[in-house]
Amino acid sequence: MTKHSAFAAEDAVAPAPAQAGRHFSSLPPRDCRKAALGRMDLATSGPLRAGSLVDSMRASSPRHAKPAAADAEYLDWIEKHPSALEGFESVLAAAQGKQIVMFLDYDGTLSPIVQDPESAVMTEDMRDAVRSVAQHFPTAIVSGRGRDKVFNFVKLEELYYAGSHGMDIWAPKTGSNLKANGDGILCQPAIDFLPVIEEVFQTLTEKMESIPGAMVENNKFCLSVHFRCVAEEEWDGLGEQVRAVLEGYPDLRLTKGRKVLEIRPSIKWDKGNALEFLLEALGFAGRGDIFPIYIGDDRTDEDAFKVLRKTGQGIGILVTKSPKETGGSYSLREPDEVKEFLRKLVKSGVTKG
Ligand SMILES: O=P(O)(O)OC[C@H]1O[C@H](O[C@H]2O[C@H](CO)[C@@H](O)[C@H](O)[C@H]2O)[C@H](O)[C@@H](O)[C@@H]1O
Repeated sequence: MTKHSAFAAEDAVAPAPAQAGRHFSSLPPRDCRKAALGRMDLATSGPLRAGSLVDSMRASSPRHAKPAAADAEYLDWIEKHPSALEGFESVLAAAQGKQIVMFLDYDGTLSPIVQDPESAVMTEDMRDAVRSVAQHFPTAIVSGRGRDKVFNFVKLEELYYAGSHGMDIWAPKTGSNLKANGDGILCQPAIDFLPVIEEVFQTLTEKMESIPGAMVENNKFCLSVHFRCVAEEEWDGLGEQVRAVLEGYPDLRLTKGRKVLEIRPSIKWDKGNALEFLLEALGFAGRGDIFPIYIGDDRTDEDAFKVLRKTGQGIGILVTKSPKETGGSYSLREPDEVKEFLRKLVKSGVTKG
């Protein structure tokens, strides 16, 4: 087993160049809207409660490496969430004779975390690895980013894309026989929220101008308020401003990611629903010979891990350098390890027997 003498800072960033944009248009929503009206389950990416916002922002943003003494904690954790590379043979054994379906988060999974969200490009090597995986198994990108933006980073037409935390699902034009509309859209359960999201984007952008380093990202069906580049003494004020704006919008909820506050519609739809939706759309629902693999690094990916646990299908793999509470059953330390895992999977020749 690899020895990790100290936990690296989870939110250390790497520099990266910027990318240009590309756009898809949206059409009327489909059946997933009905499903999204169900009761919200707040266990994982649920809303932040009053008073807890700044604590929550700090907790999700550890800046310092833990001391070497924390190794015991790590060893205990890694025993429960083994490396998917070191435990590769067990993964293969579990997948044997089953149809693998691959789900990949983007930021922190396929690209390293960087200061500027616009610069979070993935390497050509990683693109090759994802391309190869998609030649063998149905593969979807599931991201908090707007779908057009994440597509523009990944640039692979043959994948399924679920942007806006799964609220915008798209099928490839070739290699898929799914019934999408003319633009490839399969599901947009939050389409009614578009005007309100746009309105809140404008308001928050204005408000955040007074906070150096703050940035609001429009992810179409949801928004991200980034505080990675904001001085910590300003976090309280930033959180309060965001909360004050949201008081006027009871149909929106606030969740958090890695140095980011996420604003999204209060509908029962998350990355877990997107995973279930795609499995069903692909005709895999209820089948015992399906092996979904979901790889992600963020709290929002826990919703997908939870679905896999609940259905007893496949595995969730958490990308992290430090122990975290997770529903994932395996772990990988960083995007480079994700790439290695994808390559190994392709090389292993595992296919449905
Ligand atoms: O679901 P994901 O694909 O993981 O997207 C989640 C959020 O990722 C991005 O923010 C994160 O990555 C940035 C670039 O490395 C980093 O600067 C930021 O601090 C992280 O939170 C993205 O910008 C957000 O819109 C996504 O919601």
